[in-house]
Amino acid sequence: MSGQPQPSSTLVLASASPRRAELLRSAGIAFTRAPVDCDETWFPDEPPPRYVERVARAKAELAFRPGVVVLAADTTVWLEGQIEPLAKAADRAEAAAMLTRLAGRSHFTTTAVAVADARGPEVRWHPFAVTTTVWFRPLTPAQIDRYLDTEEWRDKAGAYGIQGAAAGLVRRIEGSYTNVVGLPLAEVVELVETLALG
Ligand SMILES: Cc1cn([C@H]2C[C@H](O)[C@@H](COP(=O)(O)OP(=O)(O)OP(=O)(O)O)O2)c(=O)[nH]c1=O
Repeated sequence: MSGQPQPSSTLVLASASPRRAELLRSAGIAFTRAPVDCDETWFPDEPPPRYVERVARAKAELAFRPGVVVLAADTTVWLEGQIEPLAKAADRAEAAAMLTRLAGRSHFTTTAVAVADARGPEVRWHPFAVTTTVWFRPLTPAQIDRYLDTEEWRDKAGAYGIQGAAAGLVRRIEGSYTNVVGLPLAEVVELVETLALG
């Protein structure tokens, strides 16, 4: 790896998330990975869509270097009329509280994507965000406890992973499924095609 220049068309995924890498791979897109450690602190009064857009851009900036196209994303879960997003739960009690709030109603899952094209003399930014509406079925404390036992709530926005056991908690969704998992694939592939990347 070291000493070998990357081809100018290389897409760099600025993410440690195995889900995002898996989604990109499944679409047949060639990329290298540059995990970034980004401060994801939410600013009070910051609307969730603006919050994820800011964090996605900050992640892209951390992996940024001339000659490549960097892609970063940030996902959050939020409830209509409540400004504070449901980020990753710090512990099981917090995860239980989040799932209690999500049970029996709809919420939004927004992923912001920031793409920085640094192949030319000027950096071109291509930011966008996609929101999916997700409906959870009503859940008793015992059902929430059973889900928490799977440990799949860890490291995921809203304390659930729709791609795993939480599929059984979701009554329906409106919008992109891959967006909930962490990357709105159709929109990303579209942009990658526009930028003439692999
Ligand atoms: C709602 C939901 C979130 N998630 C995941 C997607 C994201 O990886 C994570 C939200 O945290 P993010 O901060 O968006 O991403 P990350 O920390 O996992 O990875 P990185 O910053 O390195 O790119 O939650 C699921 O996997 N399934 C779901 O159903």
